[in-house]
Amino acid sequence: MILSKIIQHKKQELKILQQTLDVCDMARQIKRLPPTRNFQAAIRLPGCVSLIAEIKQASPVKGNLSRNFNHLELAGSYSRHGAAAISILTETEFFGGRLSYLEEVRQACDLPLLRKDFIIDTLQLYQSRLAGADAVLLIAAVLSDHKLRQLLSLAARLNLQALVEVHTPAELERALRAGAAVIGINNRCLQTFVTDLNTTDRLLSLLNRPDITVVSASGISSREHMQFLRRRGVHAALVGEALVTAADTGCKIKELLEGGRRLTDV
Ligand SMILES: O=P(O)(O)OC[C@@H](O)[C@@H](O)c1c[nH]c2ccccc12
Repeated sequence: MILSKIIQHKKQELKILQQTLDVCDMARQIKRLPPTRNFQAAIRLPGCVSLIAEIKQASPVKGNLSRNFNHLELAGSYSRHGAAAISILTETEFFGGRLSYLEEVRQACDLPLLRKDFIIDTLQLYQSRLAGADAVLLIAAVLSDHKLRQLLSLAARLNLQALVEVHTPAELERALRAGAAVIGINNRCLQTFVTDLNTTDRLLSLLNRPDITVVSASGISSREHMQFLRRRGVHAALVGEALVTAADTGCKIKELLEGGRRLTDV
């Protein structure tokens, strides 16, 4: 199974990090950083589906997604064309990401940045904050209740917001119980990598909480998909592949944002 392979690899990486990083020193450095940007406020705008545009070089199933991938060019194009926030994959082995992509985009761009990785340890939260993240992804499927609560509470102390990703009703319930404020419904099953937009529909019908900010993620690639999400009241769409593989990124963003706006329904 891909997910368990990824987590196994992450645990190995983490062992090395634990030997090389000093949490006390990191905490001291974090105190001197400027405040983070408000990711949740940026993606929750009335009457439209916001776009969280992802910088993603590869996927475990499809391999490299783009031949002339350039994270800084993508970030520039995303912000020029109206993305509300940027998601940056930092996982290297399976997604071709790098932590340095996050650091470099932070220097070049003012939008809120989400670190997309497989976060399973508090050390990665310190690391995320230092690298310039405003928010981090926490995947309910790979975290125990205890771990999820622990990571949520440290994230809050570090002024990082958390996007808690769920794929099943049980994970949704766990995320809510742990106190998640921003829920990401992943349309892709991380065990099989099959994508189905109806996952968002199914889980939304169980989520009767106007206070929660809802993001739909994966497999979103067209105006029609965005219209579907808009009608269901989703706040934001997280899009990777459709943007990094588009012949013209700006055009694709325009199409998606138009679909997410109320006007296009008539
Ligand atoms: O490229 P897509 O189909 O637009 O999907 C983006 C994003 O949702 C996907 O990259 C993702 C969702 N959850 C994750 C967890 C880890 C790594 C990646 C992901």
